[in-house]
Amino acid sequence: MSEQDSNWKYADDIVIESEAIRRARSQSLEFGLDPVSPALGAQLAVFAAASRAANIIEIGTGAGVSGLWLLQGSTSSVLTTIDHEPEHLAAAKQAFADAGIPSSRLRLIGGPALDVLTRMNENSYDIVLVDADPAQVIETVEHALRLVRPGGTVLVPHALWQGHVADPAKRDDITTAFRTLVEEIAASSAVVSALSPAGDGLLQLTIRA
Ligand SMILES: C[S@@+](CC[C@H](N)C(=O)[O-])C[C@H]1O[C@@H](n2cnc3c(N)ncnc32)[C@H](O)[C@@H]1O
Repeated sequence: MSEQDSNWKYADDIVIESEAIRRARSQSLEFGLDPVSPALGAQLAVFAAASRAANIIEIGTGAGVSGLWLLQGSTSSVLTTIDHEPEHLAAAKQAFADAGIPSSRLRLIGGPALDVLTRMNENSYDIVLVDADPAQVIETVEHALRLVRPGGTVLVPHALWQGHVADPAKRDDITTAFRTLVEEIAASSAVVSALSPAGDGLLQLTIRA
């Protein structure tokens, strides 16, 4: 194992996930989803805690792993979460109930992200997590930039897309979309941004207030 791989394994291994998150993670894997890694989940919780996030929107609920980490980070936050698969939303709903999250802290919305997002209020969210259809990542981040408040943060897991983004020989549509996004954000003066190699990559951008 390379030094980098052993660092990432260690960073994942030291995270202690709650029983509810562990159950949601195994349900995600049964669905064939790719939930945020433990280290990346812990990082989401830090973002939520550090910003004292009150309103969070998550695009791509899955079985609830990332949502649980965000809710754990900021215990006064309300999570709006969107997914087009009723089975995933039902599993996440169960995971939130298992974790004892009151329904007043949750808004679960079913439907295609790009349709649902057009109905959401702009400048309203402290954190927007983009983790739905990778083929639509650019359009989804455009919506996220509209929804997040000045000073708020947009987070994009899987931004290195299985290591393909860093490999110039990989030019498939999804890799190209992530690469374009990462490079445009790095060059933008409207945001403060960073690309962390945590998990499968976490693109972080805060809108200048
Ligand atoms: C990678 S999984 C999300 C994992 C989750 N964020 C976590 O870490 O636990 C992606 C999710 O996005 C949903 N999804 C994919 N395309 C979508 C779309 N166009 N609209 C809404 N949801 C979508 C899938 O059903 C799936 O549950």
